[in-house]
Amino acid sequence: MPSMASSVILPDASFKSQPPLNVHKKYLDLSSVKELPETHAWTSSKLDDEETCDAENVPIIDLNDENAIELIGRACRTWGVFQVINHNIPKSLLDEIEFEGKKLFSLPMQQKLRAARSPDGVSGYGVARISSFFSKLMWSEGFTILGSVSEHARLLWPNDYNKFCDTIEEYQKAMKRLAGRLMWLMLGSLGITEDDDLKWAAQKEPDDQGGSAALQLNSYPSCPDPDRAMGLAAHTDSTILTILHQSNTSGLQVAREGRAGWVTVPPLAGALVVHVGDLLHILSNGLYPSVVHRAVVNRTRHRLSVAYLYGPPSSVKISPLRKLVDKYHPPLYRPITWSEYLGTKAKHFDKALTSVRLLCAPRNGFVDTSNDHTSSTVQLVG
Ligand SMILES: C=C1C[C@]23C[C@@]1(O)CC[C@H]2[C@@]12CCC[C@@](C)(C(=O)O1)[C@H]2[C@@H]3C(=O)O
Ligand SMILES: O=C(O)CCC(=O)C(=O)O
Ligand SMILES: [Fe+2]
Repeated sequence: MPSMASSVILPDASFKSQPPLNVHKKYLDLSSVKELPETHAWTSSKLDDEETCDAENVPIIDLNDENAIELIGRACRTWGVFQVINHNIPKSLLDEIEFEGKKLFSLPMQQKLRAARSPDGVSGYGVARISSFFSKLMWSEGFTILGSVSEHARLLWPNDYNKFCDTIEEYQKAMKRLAGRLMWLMLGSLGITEDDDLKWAAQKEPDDQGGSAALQLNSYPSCPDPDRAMGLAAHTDSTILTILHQSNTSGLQVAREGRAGWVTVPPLAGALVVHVGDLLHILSNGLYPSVVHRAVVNRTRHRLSVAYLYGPPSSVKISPLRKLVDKYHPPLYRPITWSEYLGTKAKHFDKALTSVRLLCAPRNGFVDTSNDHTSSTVQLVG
């Protein structure tokens, strides 16, 4: 039987300002479990619904390549994800954040729970927020940082939190710069320039980028039965873009737009993974799919990932960019702020994009929804 000695019952934390969907969740010390508990055993249909297929690789793009914009455009249209190299984030900073992440997750459970996410909060330690949509628990733990990190770090290490905070802050600053740069490359590949309708994003100074962001540290302990466990269930990110650093153990898998199967994104030393998020899908009027992805786990190796979830200032309305809309390409989504969208995601999860979708009616009464990852059908408009 699995050891349940260190499990603790705590209220679930959902997305901010949403009522908690599951009131109680088990916080199990996964690293001490010798056999997969039923609470974490996913049915095989959930895991193997499609065979994994690694025949094609997620594009790797050198940011110093003179064709970077075109390559990024192609990757965004066909995959919604790519890896970047020569991004100027020092390897030492990636190593440091990994070291600090491992230090955090290796703390005793009781200590981590001091910094548990509050029921209506975003920041802090906890199970995957999307857990409430699934009947089984995921084989992972997370730590979310929104804004200042010291409040929660102080709870973890009352006398010694400076090094952790300094590393997080340096990482946030470097990621903010890179996210702004990547966003403009991705928009540039759609023909959008700083003169177009994105005032909040106009890059005054590289360090003075208008967006906001959350940092998510994910830990996936080694698992006694990885084929029946799920690290992080399939989802899209509710962002403009996400920059993901994964440790040297594979686990990230992506679904390629319009194809069956999961493709593993191999960890490549020093490379960072970039996801198109739901808000970029909306801005691009459906041209760029937000990538559906998940994390699987490993029998012998612990895995860590660090996601920088980048979006607009929370109150800015996001809608399809004017330049991409005309009488043949009506806007597919209604305007929505990031905070409204997070609320929608918390309620509708994988149907969130569809729930924001406008059913514009061209003359024949049909709307092609094939760009929407949540639907591959043609809807008849009333
Ligand atoms: C800004 C955010 C995006 C996120 C929810 C959050 O408020 C903070 C954590 C983010 C994260 C990270 C893991 C996967 C995800 C789906 C989740 O449950 O929490 C994302 C959320 C998201 O992108 O919707
Ligand atoms: O761990 C991973 O590779 C995926 C993490 C992720 O999808 C997320 O934090 O949003
Ligand atoms: Fe994600």
